[in-house]
Amino acid sequence: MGAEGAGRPVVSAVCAEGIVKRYGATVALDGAHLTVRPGEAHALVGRNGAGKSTLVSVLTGMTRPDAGTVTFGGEPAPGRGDTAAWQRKAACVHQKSMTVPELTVAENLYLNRFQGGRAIRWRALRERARELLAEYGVEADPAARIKDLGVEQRQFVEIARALSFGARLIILDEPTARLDAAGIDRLFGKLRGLRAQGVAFLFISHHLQEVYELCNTVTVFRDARHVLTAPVSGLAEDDLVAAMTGEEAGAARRARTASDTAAGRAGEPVLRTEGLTLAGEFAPLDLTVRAGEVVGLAGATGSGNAAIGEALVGLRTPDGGRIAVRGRPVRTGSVPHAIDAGIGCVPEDRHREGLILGRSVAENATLTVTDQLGPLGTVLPSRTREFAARMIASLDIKTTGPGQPVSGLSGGNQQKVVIARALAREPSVLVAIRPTNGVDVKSKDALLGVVREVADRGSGALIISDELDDLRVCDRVLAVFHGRVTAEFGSGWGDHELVAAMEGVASGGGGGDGSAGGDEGGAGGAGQPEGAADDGDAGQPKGSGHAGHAGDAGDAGASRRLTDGTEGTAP
Ligand SMILES: Nc1ncnc2c1ncn2[C@@H]1O[C@H](COP(=O)(O)OP(=O)(O)OP(=O)(O)O)[C@@H](O)[C@H]1O
Repeated sequence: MGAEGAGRPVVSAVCAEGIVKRYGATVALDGAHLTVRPGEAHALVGRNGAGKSTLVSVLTGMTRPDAGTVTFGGEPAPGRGDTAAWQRKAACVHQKSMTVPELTVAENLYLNRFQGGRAIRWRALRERARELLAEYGVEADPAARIKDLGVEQRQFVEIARALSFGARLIILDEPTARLDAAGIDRLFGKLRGLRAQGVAFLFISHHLQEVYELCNTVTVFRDARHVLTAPVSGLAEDDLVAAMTGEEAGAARRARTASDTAAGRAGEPVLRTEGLTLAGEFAPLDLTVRAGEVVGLAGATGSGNAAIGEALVGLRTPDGGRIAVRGRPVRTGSVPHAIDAGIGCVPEDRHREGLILGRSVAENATLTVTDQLGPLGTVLPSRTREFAARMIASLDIKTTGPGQPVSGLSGGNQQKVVIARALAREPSVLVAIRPTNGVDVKSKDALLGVVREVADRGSGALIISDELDDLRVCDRVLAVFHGRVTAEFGSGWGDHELVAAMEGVASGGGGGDGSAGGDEGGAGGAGQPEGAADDGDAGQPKGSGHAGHAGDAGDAGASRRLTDGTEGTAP
């Protein structure tokens, strides 16, 4: 269907109108509409559960709407189940790879395109793959296995694959979540180049700063409905957030900072590590988190901060050192022991380590406290529901109720269930690895507020993240670079100095008095851990994030420049 341009109809890359989709009692899309024009970078934003992913699955032919129409370039969408035809129209690059990790780049590019009955000529296939990658300016070895590629290259391969089918609409679902600042720059650069060739992008992100950086148009969905489409330039961020939340501009976000809190009233140590180390990931670490304190471990991809968190919660087994909670030693390398010792665990990968998708919200939220839900090892459903209802309210989880299977929740709401579960046991210390990943702007504040409350009630919290907004809630932030704590900041740090420390270009310490914990450090100059290469590849923990997000655009821009100019410069 054509959208009206100046005097003559402009054919859209995609036009969805009157889309309705129900899941039982849940209305995921309620008459929603969206038009993306050729060459446009169009952002789709909205709170968790607003209907964004549902629209994506409608636009890619994965879900059939109950009502409404979709057209591509004015032509009706392909029929149900005609996968090949849908592939020629639109493709979605998800956070989770849709490629086959064990196969090579060339095999993935030509997956499902082999002619039946004919032997595959591998050399010719690799050659065709090489040409295809070159056509789209993607630098990847056709013979490399996908599992050996970084996130960035893998995304480029997926984009090249989609374009080679003929698709001229690429949907990117949180594409920057696992990229560092330099990777984001390269991705955005590539997208700009493709836009100039008429490729349209639909960009889904909870990072509004990226929307401003990359997109020219933004559409907001709220509660399954379209509420706004506007040019990005000239739309104030407050107004954009107001459209997402339905609240007045300026009312929706109240940035939480450590100064709101009981900073400076830190009490006894609740978590202590001595010489904790994992070869190739992080050097021996002495860390103290005290009661009432929220400590941040800031670091970019491959810095080792996520690996430290995973060692603390038992997901990885350190090579040496000790962990103690409230003075009592914790057996390392075991999640159950960590939980029993009082460590609340919010892992990074909620699907692999967090949730049982087929079980209800209530069951998932109470997995760690079943012993408290009834007498003599029994679990009283009423108590489980009651507990879950409290969590649903305090974390603002959008669900039909405690009995809803977690598989039916949107991504951001699933993340909140993981956090609910970690809090259920009232841990002595909460260790949260990138806790706001995929969570919308308003829920982020609520969620970080809950973390703050945990500390204010006398526990401790460790937030492991590269998101500046996550770190603002901390009383102290330790910057991790190449597996070592290289700088410490008290509350009141500037975005630029923290980003610089995460990027390894400043020894930092600005604003940090070091008094609250006092004894952190990279083990007296233990140096770079074995295997931590300068290019950050070796020993890189599986997916961490990107430095420099969520600050103001100026600072984030600064972080990118720093990345470009200072590769591997250890302080
Ligand atoms: N398979 C399903 N079964 C039941 N309900 C579903 C299903 N898929 C989505 N929903 C519901 O539809 C609504 C919209 O979900 P959707 O995943 O589209 O939201 P979203 O905007 O992508 O959220 P997020 O930002 O958290 O990813 C939510 O209330 C969700 O619980």
